[in-house]
Order: sequence, then C-alpha cells, then structure tokens
Amino acid sequence: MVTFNDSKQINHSKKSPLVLVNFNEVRPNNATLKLLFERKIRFKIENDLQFKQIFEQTDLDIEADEFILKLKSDLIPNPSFSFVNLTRIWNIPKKWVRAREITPSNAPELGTILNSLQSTRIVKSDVSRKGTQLKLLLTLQGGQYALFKPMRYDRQYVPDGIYAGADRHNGEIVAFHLSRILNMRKVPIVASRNLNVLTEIKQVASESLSATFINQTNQNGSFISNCFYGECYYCNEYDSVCPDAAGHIEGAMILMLPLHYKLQRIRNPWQRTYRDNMKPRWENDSHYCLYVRKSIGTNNQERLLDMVETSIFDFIIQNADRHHYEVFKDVSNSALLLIDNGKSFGNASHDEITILFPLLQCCVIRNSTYQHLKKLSLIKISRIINELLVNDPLWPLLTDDHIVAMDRRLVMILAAIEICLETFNKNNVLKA
Ligand SMILES: Nc1ncnc2c1ncn2[C@@H]1O[C@H](COP(=O)(O)OP(=O)(O)OP(=O)(O)O)[C@@H](O)[C@H]1O
Ligand SMILES: [Mn+2]
Repeated sequence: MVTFNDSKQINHSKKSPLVLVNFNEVRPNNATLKLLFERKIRFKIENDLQFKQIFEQTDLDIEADEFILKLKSDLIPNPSFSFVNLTRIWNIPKKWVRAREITPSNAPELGTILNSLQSTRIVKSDVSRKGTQLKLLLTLQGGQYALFKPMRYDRQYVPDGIYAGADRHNGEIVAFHLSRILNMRKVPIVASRNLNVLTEIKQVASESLSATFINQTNQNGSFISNCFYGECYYCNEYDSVCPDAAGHIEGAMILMLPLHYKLQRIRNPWQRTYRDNMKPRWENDSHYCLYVRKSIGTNNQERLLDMVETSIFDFIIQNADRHHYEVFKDVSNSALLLIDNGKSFGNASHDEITILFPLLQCCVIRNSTYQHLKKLSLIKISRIINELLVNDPLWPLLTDDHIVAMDRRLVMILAAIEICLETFNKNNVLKA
C-alpha cells in the first residue's frame, strides 16, 4: 500500500489497485471518494455505540431552554420603537455589520427590524439585475433597500436534482434563522412577507418592472391577472410568478447590506461543473485540500476554516449551489458571507455528502464550532427551529421531513469530525 496522487494512480498504474485516502483508508481505485465517505459515516453512526450514546443524553435541558429563550427573545419586536422614525430602525443593522458577522449574538432589536421588513410601506419596486434569478429590488419607507425573492414552489415540491430549480424563498428565511442557531451570523437579515401584488408591487413599479406584468391562464383555463417575470438571465414571460386567489404573493424579504460595503466574489474551490460528463478535480482527488491550502496561502487558516464552516451550513440546508463565496471587498479578515441560500431544502430524504467535502477532505474545524455543534445535536435543531418560528407569518416554512433532516445531517457532521479525530492528531483537527 502506497500513498499516491490519485490522478496519477488512476491514469498510469494498472498494477496497484489501492490508494490511500484522507481517512487513512485503502480504497479500490474504482470506488469514489463520495462512496467511501458515505460508508464510513454511516458505519460510525450505526455501529459505534459510544458515538450513539452521545445523542441519548438528556441532562442539557436547562442550558437548552436558556439558549432557545435568548434566540426567541431577540425576535420579539420592541413596542416602544416608533415606526415614525424608520430611519432610526434601519440604521441599527447598518451599525451591526462587522468583518466577521452581519448580526451580533446579542440582538434585542432584531425583532423590530424583522417586523419593519414585514410591515413597512413599499415606496418603489424594481427589477433587480443582480444574479441570474427573478428577484425584486424594493425601496421601503425610510430609504431602506430589500431584495424580494418570490415564492416559486409550494412546500411539498421536490426538485429533481441537488442544484435544480429556482430559489426557494422559504429556504432563505430558514437559513437566516439557522445561521443564528449555528453561531454563523453571516447571513443578511431575512424576513417573511406576504405582498399584495397589485397595491404593493404593481402600483409602485418602475418602468422596467411594469413592462414585465402580464396576464396568464392557469391549468383550469381561468384567467390570472398581475403576473410578472422581471428582468434577469433566467427571466422570461413563460416563467412568470402569479398572485394567489387573494392577490398576494409570499416571499423572502432580504435586507440589503449597507451600500458602502462592496462585495467581492471568490470562486469556490469545491465548485461543481454542473455537467454530468465532467467531474471536478475535488470529487476524486484525496489530496485536494493540500491544493486548496496552497492556493489560498498556507497562512490563511481562517479562510480555510470559513470554507469548512460554510460546507457545514450548506450541508444542513442542502445547498449544493455555493458556486462562489462573497466577502467584503478590501477587508482582509472578512468572513465568507452566507449570501444566497435559496437552493436549499430540495429533497428532505437525501443527504448530499459532496457538499461536506471541505470538512471531509481537510479535517479541520474551529473548536468553538465543534463544541457548539455537539451542544446543538443534544438540543436538536428541529426543536429550536420549531420553537423559534412557530409564530412566523409564513409558518410552516418547511415540511416536518425537512426539519428533522437537519437533525440527521448534524449527526452525520459530528460523525465525520469524530472520524477525523480518530485519524489525525487532535491539534491538527480542532483549531482555536
Ligand atoms: N442582502 C444583500 N445585500 C447586498 N447584496 C446582496 C444581498 N443579497 C444579494 N446580494 C448581491 O446580489 C447578488 C445576487 O443575489 P443572489 O446570489 O441571491 O441571486 P441569484 O440570482 O441566486 O444569483 P446566482 O445566479 O449567481 O446564484 C449576490 O451575489 C450579491 O452580490
Ligand atoms: Mn443563486
């Protein structure tokens, strides 16, 4: 058994059928890394009794209650905040933004901000030409901008691939709350909102947006007015969104970051090819993390740890479409921001392990993140989400299957970390 660079092994050597992979494992050269990682994780979860026992502890109730209570109390709007002075409200999240977080851990004004996003008058609606999918740029009273990603699917819809379909507005909303639960507060603030298409969008629409309003007929042949398709790469009149019977459309209201923070896109080294006949290098190169470490600079540990953290976040929500990361431009210690979480919660019964490759291939994680994930696995993400969002205007945001899938995926993440800890020196896995 020898350590090889995989690609050389596969291309040139017919004699030696074995290669060493990241988990110190021998694999036949036709077994994909994906398959091996999957097997190893499943084996750990099903057969390691000690590992199983961790999740049967129940002595965490008081800590759990306190944790949930704090997250919940931040969501309560403060009645003493006057909506007369909206500028004051919109200024709060502007001041919150830091290089490594968009919202603070202690955010008692968050409920007021969410409430304002849900109820403030829209003074202008426009097309948004950012990105490739349909979204609106709304100007709210008080001068605040927000992006609106409209509902495209009902809650039961299952897209037919890991990055298929249009963005899910409910995914954006849950992802924001999940980022607070995971202590990864790098998601722009998102609120649920049900808009009256005629009065809140069409009557205040820019010329560009107005030009995309059309009438449609539905499957029963009845007539629907006030549908629109916007302006974007994938926008066209055959793919419009229409109001429901009451004239409303639900969606995610995404608070725009302060305009003076410019964003920079960074290609994800674990980017997909989006083509079945062309595999990316990372899918089968056991040493891919070495390559990433070199390309981002071996002294750039925080960036690598951010990539791992992002993969954990994306694995829980099942976002396989993080083709680029975004950071604050010219801010050297900027976190990788978690912008664009719409391709999430596709198939509740599928766990796409390739999303987790940064963790699986690099076997590093911040110790604080690891400790927090362990705590969450005892409390259960499903319990926290249910308690936090039960009063959300668009509740239920997810089917129960999607909610419990998050618990299952967290156990898989912890199994992966456990395997890393068994394979490598603890100090090489857990970072300060
Ligand atoms: N809250 C925000 N504040 C500032 N800029 C934002 C915000 N949300 C999104 N953007 C910008 O708008 C761009 C497009 O948004 P988003 O990625 O959600 O759209 P998309 O249509 O899914 O894009 P893509 O096709 O690239 O995946 C982002 O890349 C980001 O630069
Ligand atoms: Mn997108």
